[in-house]
Amino acid sequence: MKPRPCGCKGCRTCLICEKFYGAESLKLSLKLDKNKGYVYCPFCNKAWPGWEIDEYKQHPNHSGEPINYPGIYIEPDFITASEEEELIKCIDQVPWDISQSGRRKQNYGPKTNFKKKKIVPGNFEGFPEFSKFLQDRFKSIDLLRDYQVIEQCSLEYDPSKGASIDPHIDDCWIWGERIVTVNCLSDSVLTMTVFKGDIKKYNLYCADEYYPVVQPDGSIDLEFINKDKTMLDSCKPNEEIDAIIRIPLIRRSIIVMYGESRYHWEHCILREDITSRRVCIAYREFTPPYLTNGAYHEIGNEITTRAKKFWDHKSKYKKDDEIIDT
Ligand SMILES: O=C(O)CCC(=O)C(=O)O
Ligand SMILES: [Fe+2]
Repeated sequence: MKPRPCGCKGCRTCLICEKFYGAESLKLSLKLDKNKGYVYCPFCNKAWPGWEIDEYKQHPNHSGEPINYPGIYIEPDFITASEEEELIKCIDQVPWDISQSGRRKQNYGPKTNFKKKKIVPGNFEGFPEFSKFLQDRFKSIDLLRDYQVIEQCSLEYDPSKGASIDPHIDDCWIWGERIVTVNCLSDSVLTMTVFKGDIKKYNLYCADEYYPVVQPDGSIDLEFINKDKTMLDSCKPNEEIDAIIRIPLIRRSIIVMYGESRYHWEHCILREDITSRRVCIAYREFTPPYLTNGAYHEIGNEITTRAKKFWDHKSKYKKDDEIIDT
């Protein structure tokens, strides 16, 4: 199916194109068995049987037999209500780009081609100043030691568009182990399903060519002293699991996905889990080959230098506003 004016391509759909183009039949309706559900509790870091996300609020009075689910870090009150309000005000002063599955986005980062594994700086000149406090605050989280943001992307999910994100793993050729997200405006759920597909998909095989950043004890090794097992191998699920893990994306919280959850599970956001407008800011770092001493450190360094810059969105988007206003 051709790209549609709503922004959807291929098998991706939103409420708009489903109504207008009758694309509903194309939608691989995500048939998930809710009986396989486990709700991740950010307070005890265990996943408890259930589907409804509010179940984590029962902590410490959970019921059933919990399972461990490695590779998730959640800090509930990462930003305050007033910081959130100011942040969203500024984000909405920047034009949104239409994206897929009913989402809109604002992307800051180098130009990447995951298929050809090509990266160029393009017009990337860093990030809006109003979002700098978030990156500065990463320094308060041990798991984010030496985290250099390379890509920052604001994503908007609007329930009236039936917004969602299909199951996927973030690219493993260019994006590093720690995927960071700051959640704003409403609570939602990240639904995790185990990935048993081809390692060519998502460039997962690349993660068999570098080493883990996050160590078993949670410490950070960016000198890659531990070459015991490759990234992909070091975090394989050890049992035959048949579970769907539901992770709370709490308003104003920060979540870090790494290790097993990052490399061996697909993540998605179901349409039914977007109940009011949600905006998140997603962050990505480079894979080891693009860091100091890596095989591609030259292009890596050039892009990293640009990623240390911040600019004023008001002067950058002034012209657009003036045109609209006159
Ligand atoms: O909205 C989210 O929290 C997830 C977004 C995501 O998975 C992505 O941008 O790759
Ligand atoms: Fe993702």
